[in-house]
Amino acid sequence: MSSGKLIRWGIASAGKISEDFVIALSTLPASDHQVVAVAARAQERAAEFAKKHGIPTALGSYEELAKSKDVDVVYIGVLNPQHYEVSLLMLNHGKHVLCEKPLAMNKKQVEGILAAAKANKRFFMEAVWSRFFPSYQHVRQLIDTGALGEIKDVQVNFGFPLANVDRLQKRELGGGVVYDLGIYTIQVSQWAFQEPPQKIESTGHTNAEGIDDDVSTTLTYSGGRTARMRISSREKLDNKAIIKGTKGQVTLIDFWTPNKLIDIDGKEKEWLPPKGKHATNYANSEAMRYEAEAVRQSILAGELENKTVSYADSLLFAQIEDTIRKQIGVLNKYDEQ
Ligand SMILES: NC(=O)C1=CN([C@@H]2O[C@H](COP(=O)(O)OP(=O)(O)OC[C@H]3O[C@@H](n4cnc5c(N)ncnc54)[C@H](OP(=O)(O)O)[C@@H]3O)[C@@H](O)[C@H]2O)C=CC1
Ligand SMILES: O=C1OC[C@@H](O)[C@@H](O)[C@@H]1O
Repeated sequence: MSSGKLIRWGIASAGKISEDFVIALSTLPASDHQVVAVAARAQERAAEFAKKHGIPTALGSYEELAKSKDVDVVYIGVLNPQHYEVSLLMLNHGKHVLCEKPLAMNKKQVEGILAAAKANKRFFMEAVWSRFFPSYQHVRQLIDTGALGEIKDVQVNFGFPLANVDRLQKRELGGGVVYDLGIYTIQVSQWAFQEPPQKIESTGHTNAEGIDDDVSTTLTYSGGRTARMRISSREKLDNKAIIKGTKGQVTLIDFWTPNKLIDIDGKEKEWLPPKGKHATNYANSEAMRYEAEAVRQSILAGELENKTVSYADSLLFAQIEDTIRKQIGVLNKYDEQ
């Protein structure tokens, strides 16, 4: 660590979400967060990215980033099938890690990553950024104080027309709507119920390559309480999460990136993150600043995990994803290893 409160980020991959994460960091105090290096599979791509964002070091491999003495924590924005190996690479070189969702291709890989984090005594978190929004913290409070009563039902839909996005549609790129969007609907249900589901029932459709592109799932919790979710890369859905309790309900608008909610009193409540210097590739990515700051706080406190997205959370997300994929018949080579 270079100073009392500064954390120095390294960025693994020069892709879209990596760029958005750097833009989000630029909205935080430079005395707290600095991006010191970016690495890509090709040096030129890293150099171009570094030039645009004023990053001092551009590296032509993730290995060089892992070995860098200047980096405290690595943000991993590679494609899904590479999350496992790049996480291990960084942890085994003593780096703290924030890795994009979905954490890995199955629960077994998640277990391997978390074992490496523990063995190396390094902070590790799956980048489930939604949970760090002020709106999610507000919902947490409504649930924990009993203001919503007993949570009975979650209804959540998440869909966009993403048929042309290769990383969602192609098996070798880790495609599948369960991996890409399902993680969000699962995590919001778990945010509400705070216990593992007792039953999981899914039906789904696949693309021509046999990759899931439209899936409906019901998670049943104790006492017959349910979360009903639909995810789709075929069409736009309402993208809301409605959490209903015995005393009231709350609706997260654009629930994966919710600046806004409809509160228990029926009124809208809004929190807006500041804009960065550049436009982002994905909607509202500046709000990744909330998770970035949470990572800093955890690292400064010497924590290996953050309670908002804990190791146990990531294991359960992966287990639910695995079950849904199995139920709709979308398994892959990682499931056989
Ligand atoms: N939190 C959020 O809101 C979002 C999260 N994501 C997650 O981020 C990750 C990356 O998504 P996104 O940035 O959109 O992806 P990109 O298509 O921008 O690719 C990201 C990086 O992956 C590497 N890559 C690209 N193609 C290949 C390939 N064929 N084989 C191996 N590596 C390849 C490249 O790394 P290099 O630069 O080193 O060449 C590329 O820059 C995914 O896991 C996704 O789930 C994505 C969007 C939003
Ligand atoms: O995490 C994500 O957020 C919303 C969608 O754009 C999706 O494809 C992406 O991976």
